[in-house]
Amino acid sequence: MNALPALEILHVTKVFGSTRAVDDVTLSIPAGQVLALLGQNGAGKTTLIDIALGLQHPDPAGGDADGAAGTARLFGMAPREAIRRSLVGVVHQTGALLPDYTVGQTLRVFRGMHARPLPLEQVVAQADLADLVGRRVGKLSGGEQQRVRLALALLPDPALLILDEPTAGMDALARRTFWRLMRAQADAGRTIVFATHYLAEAQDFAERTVIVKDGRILTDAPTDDIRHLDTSCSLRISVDEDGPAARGRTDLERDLRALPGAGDWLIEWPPGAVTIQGSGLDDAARLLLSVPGAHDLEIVPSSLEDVFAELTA
Ligand SMILES: Nc1ncnc2c1ncn2[C@@H]1O[C@H](COP(=O)(O)OP(=O)(O)OP(=O)(O)O)[C@@H](O)[C@H]1O
Repeated sequence: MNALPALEILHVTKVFGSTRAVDDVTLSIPAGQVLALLGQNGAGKTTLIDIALGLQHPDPAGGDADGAAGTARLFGMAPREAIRRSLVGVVHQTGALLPDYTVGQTLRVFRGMHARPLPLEQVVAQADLADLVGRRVGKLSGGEQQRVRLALALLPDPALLILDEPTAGMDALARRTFWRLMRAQADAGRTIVFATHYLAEAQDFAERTVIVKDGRILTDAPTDDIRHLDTSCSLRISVDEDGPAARGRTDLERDLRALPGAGDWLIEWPPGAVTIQGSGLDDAARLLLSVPGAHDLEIVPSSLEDVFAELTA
């Protein structure tokens, strides 16, 4: 079974009125991978997840009723079949919990719906709910309720966990707790696919990040490659308009261009300054500071937010 992708989406499109929520997306996720679907609100993450789960159906190709619709497969099966076989656990952002039930009652009710559920104590431990078993679900914090949803998703002992913005609305501590629990699930070998609009969550947790915008995949790369972009900086140094740095601009630019890595830099000369964008700018900073008439050096690292904004601009 492991040779088959845990999740495979082929040429899936979903249009709502004039909105192309998902636009010809193809994505294959091998078993055991931890993947973040990263995108801003409305990017199409939930629609994509709903299609992967068989909760929505892809449109026929070209909007033509006879055109072949794209397909979604989980472990090579139709989504509903994979769910029926307890291969998939899902954590939605919000949704059906029974507020008057205690955590223990909730888990017992849902446990009864699965053919071969995990022991109750095991999911209680995996979702860190031991202190909350007797508490009414409606009285729990948002972060605690998400841990109940996680426990419910773990009950069938699924090979694949799909989470749609699982930490939305949680404070930093609750978020940290949640991802600590998820780390254990990843280490146990489960395939994990989660939607998020927090870059840090993708960065900290996912080995692969798929950035979605306007229903399309903008980037699909190992998270380390996306993180690598983060090492780029922007450097700005003021130069006196009539000073030697400005007058010797041609020589200075030639010297800058001769530095290692300069081939990838964007060097500009706005009035009264030199700016450089790129990575490995230490040598450039040293060179510029040695030029008479150049002063007030600023180096601003681009954050992942900047990288994301750049990629989705
Ligand atoms: N049932 C629907 N009817 C009409 N439009 C819809 C429907 N579902 C989604 N959309 C639209 O499709 C687009 C993608 O929505 P989707 O919920 O998939 O995005 P998302 O990335 O999950 O966003 P969020 O982070 O806000 O949950 C949005 O423009 C949304 O308004």
